[in-house]
Amino acid sequence: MDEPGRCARTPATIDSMTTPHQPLSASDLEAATRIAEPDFELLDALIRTDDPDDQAHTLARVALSAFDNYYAVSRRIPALAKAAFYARDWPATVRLSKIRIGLYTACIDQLVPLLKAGLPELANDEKVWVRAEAELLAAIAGRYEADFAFAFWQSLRRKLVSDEWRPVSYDTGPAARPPAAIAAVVRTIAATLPIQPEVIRNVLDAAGFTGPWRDLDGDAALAAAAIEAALEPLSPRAGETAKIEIAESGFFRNRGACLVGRIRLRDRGDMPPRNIPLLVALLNEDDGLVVDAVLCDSDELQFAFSSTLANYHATNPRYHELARLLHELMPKRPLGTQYSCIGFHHLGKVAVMNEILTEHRRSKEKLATAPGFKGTVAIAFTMPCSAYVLKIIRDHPTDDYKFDYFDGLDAVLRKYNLVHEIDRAGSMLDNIIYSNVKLARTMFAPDLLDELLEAGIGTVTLERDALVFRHLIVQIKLTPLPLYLTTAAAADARAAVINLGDCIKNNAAADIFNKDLDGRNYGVSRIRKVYLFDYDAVEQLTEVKVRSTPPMPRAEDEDGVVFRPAQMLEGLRIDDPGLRRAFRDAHPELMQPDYWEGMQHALRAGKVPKVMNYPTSRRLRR
Ligand SMILES: Nc1ncnc2c1ncn2[C@@H]1O[C@H](COP(=O)(O)OP(=O)(O)OP(=O)(O)O)[C@@H](O)[C@H]1O
Repeated sequence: MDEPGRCARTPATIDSMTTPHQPLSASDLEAATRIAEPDFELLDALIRTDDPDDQAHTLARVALSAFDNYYAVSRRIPALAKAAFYARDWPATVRLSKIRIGLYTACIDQLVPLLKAGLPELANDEKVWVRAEAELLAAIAGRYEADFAFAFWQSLRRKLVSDEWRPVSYDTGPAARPPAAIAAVVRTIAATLPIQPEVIRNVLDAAGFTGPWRDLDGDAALAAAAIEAALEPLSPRAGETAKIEIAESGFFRNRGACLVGRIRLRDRGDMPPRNIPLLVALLNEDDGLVVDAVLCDSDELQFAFSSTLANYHATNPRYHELARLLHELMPKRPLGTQYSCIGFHHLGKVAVMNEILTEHRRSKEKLATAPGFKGTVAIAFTMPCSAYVLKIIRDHPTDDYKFDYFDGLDAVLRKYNLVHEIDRAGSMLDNIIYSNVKLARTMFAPDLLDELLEAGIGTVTLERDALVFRHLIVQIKLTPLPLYLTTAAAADARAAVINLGDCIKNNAAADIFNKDLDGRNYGVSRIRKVYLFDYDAVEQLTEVKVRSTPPMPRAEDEDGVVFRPAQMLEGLRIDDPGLRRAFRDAHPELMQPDYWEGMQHALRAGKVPKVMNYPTSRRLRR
């Protein structure tokens, strides 16, 4: 049996990376994350050969070599994020998140123009692609990241035919992997209840967090006490054995790092097996590492791991097992989005599409217009069982559109994309944007099918027995705020309205201002948090003209976006006077120009207000 507090597996740190404590210069960072150039010799050979077999073989090699270049850099980033955490190099951590998110597309964009220029006929040469795909599959067979390489291959092909109505599937196809076994990424540490500070020190040590610490003994004692309190509802008994399962991965983001796992208590005769999730949040302050918080509640973990924040960089490369573990710890959030929150956005995209197709196959439900107000710019649809909402942007808004001028479909898509690429400050839903997606016609309810085909939408066409969408946005499904307010208990409705103000403030901190103040652009999640989900009216806050009311000129006489904070409450269109009052009492500053101008000054000065990603009450020292 394992000795209490000792690792049950061969002791080893999370990864063997050394941790330089010096900040990286911007040029070193760029150099470390630069993708190698495509293999020009191979490209040349591909362009010159006339032999179909040779062409297929070389095409597969060209694509795989580009994927390898991408993958090498993407794997380097978590190690760099870890180094930046130790060096307290916060600009580098923010920069790394941005680099990571653009890397996949950048790598594909490097290759596509070269293929288009050198072999313009390639995109339409079905036979070569079929043969090359077989070559590629043979070359990647047995590799852990085979599904990722295959997804890259499909993205490359999708980009090559992007000017045509030619869908390329978003699935892992023949490179699909067997279900992930979580045990492969988990370290088990045996303990006896109550969990002692020594065990916490072993957990941190085994994870490779070796200090220097500000007060390791103090932190370990406080963390052990927090865990003891969290275990209380499970009726623990002194002397009872427990297992701490910790992912063998550091998770790094912005100024923080964390360890994630769970504590298991065995069947005790009078009690069934029990477990609680565990997240140990660390900061690196100027006087050393600190355990800042311990979270033991699934909803709180979900809040900390929100896909509305920049993603974590996980040092363990086994993304399937990590995503599965996170899903077990946070089951209210669908599996697909767990990939995105550890930086595997494209795989997340593939997983989400698979989930939607599976939901449909299992439930036999049809996609129908999403509950709530009908959009004037978007058409949103979902299945009752689905965790997701699908949206397309109309070519032209409906007659009810609120603004005088519509920037056009491309401008709206750019806004959805912008929100996908920024740190969404914990309060904006992420957007997964697909292109040229084909969905079986039978998936759609007749009314929706008619609307999609008859509303003069140029980006949807019927191709035999399927609809092809030029673009398709997928978001997590929320309860639209107006619906929530009509059905929620009074206390929940009040909490949602107060949370709406927090959401508006977080968005402002991310330089995002939704000029359509209407509360119907927001939704409430399963963990009762409010998020913005409609982005056609978002502007950069720093570009907005904040005015008091009066004086003149009138808003309509000024160019650009003019915002009068005094009109905020009216703009939200919350009917219930009690809820309006709750909003005003909780957030009086939102109705004041000073608040907005102050935020604009801070943003222009490059100061980014801190976003809290766990409740203050979970901090070990408040
Ligand atoms: N993520 C989501 N979760 C739940 N429902 C959603 C989601 N996104 C959209 N909806 C539903 O679809 C409707 C239309 O979506 P959306 O607000 O994006 O469209 P829009 O045309 O941009 O709206 P508007 O006319 O306010 O500009 C919403 O009112 C809401 O009822």
